[in-house]
Parts: sequence; structure tokens; C-alpha cells
Amino acid sequence: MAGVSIDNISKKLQVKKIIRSMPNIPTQIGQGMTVFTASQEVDRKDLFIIQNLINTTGKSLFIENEEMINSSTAISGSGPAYVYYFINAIIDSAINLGFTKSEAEFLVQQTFLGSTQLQNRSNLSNLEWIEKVASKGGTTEAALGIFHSFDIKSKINEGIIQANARAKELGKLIDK
Ligand SMILES: O=C(O)[C@@H]1CCC=N1
Repeated sequence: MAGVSIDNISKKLQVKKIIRSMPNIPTQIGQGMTVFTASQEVDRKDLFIIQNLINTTGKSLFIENEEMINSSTAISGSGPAYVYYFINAIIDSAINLGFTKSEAEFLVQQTFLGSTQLQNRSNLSNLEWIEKVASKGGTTEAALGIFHSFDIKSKINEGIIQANARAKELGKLIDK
């Protein structure tokens, strides 16, 4: 559950060795991203065992500062929903342009899959890949120009700040 602190878990369960983690939904297929932290009483050997266990569900990142669990909730925890939101918006646009629903889903799902795999396998940054796709005066530049003019990037940032604030708020409500 988002926001529940180690301190609260420790008090409620009366145990000292605690791992607090924020997984995400692709753990279901072994492609998850889990961020975790531990109470002082958890030693290196325990951590090693726990990390190996978590890694059976995807990738993991250990963090010392428990506060970063709230931040990771806003990024990797909620993140799949942001991705699905963007995919869905592009599918709707494809339908608006005349594709059938199944054609639109096919085009967009494969575009996301191919793009993220290409980026993963390269040393280029996202911005460098954008430059490669967007030729001067071309179609991609036309779309990106509209995204910039509405400052979509800062709107995304605002949403993520709100998710982080909500994780902190939930923690305070539960800790009461
Ligand atoms: O939305 C939520 O509260 C939970 C936390 C991360 C993903 N879902």
C-alpha cells in the first residue's frame, strides 16, 4: 500500500526487520521495477537474499532514504498507468485519422514496443532519438511543436508532483 512507513509497519506488527518496497504492475510478467528500502536491523546478508527474491519479478533498486519510496511510487509505481494513458491517447488519435480500433491498437502497441526496445539497446539518449526521428520541417517536428506550445512536459511534471504529494499524504493518514 502506498505511503505506509517502516515505523508504522514496525509498530503495528511488532517486528524490527522490515523491508518496504514499491513494486509496479509488470512484476506480473517478470518485467517489474521495484524500489525497496530496509529498517536498520536488516543486515547485508538479508538484503542480498531479499534483492534476489525481488529480482525474480523484474529489476530492483535499493535506496537508503525511505522518503524516496514515495518518489518511486510517483514514478515507477504509478508509471505504467502514465504509459497506458499516452498509448491510449495515440490510439484515439489513430482512430480519428481513419484507422479501425484494431488497426490503431496494432500500430500504436508495436510503435511503443519497438521504440522502447530500440532505445534500450542503444547508447543514445531519448532526446538524441527524438532528433533522429524529427527531420527539419517534417511531420514529427509539427507534432512536437504543438506538444511544446501546450507545455505538455511541465503538465506531466505537475501530475507527478501531485502523485508524490498524495503518497506522502496517504502515509500521514495511515500513520495516525
Ligand atoms: O495508485 C496507487 O495508489 C498505487 C501506488 C502505485 C500504483 N498504484
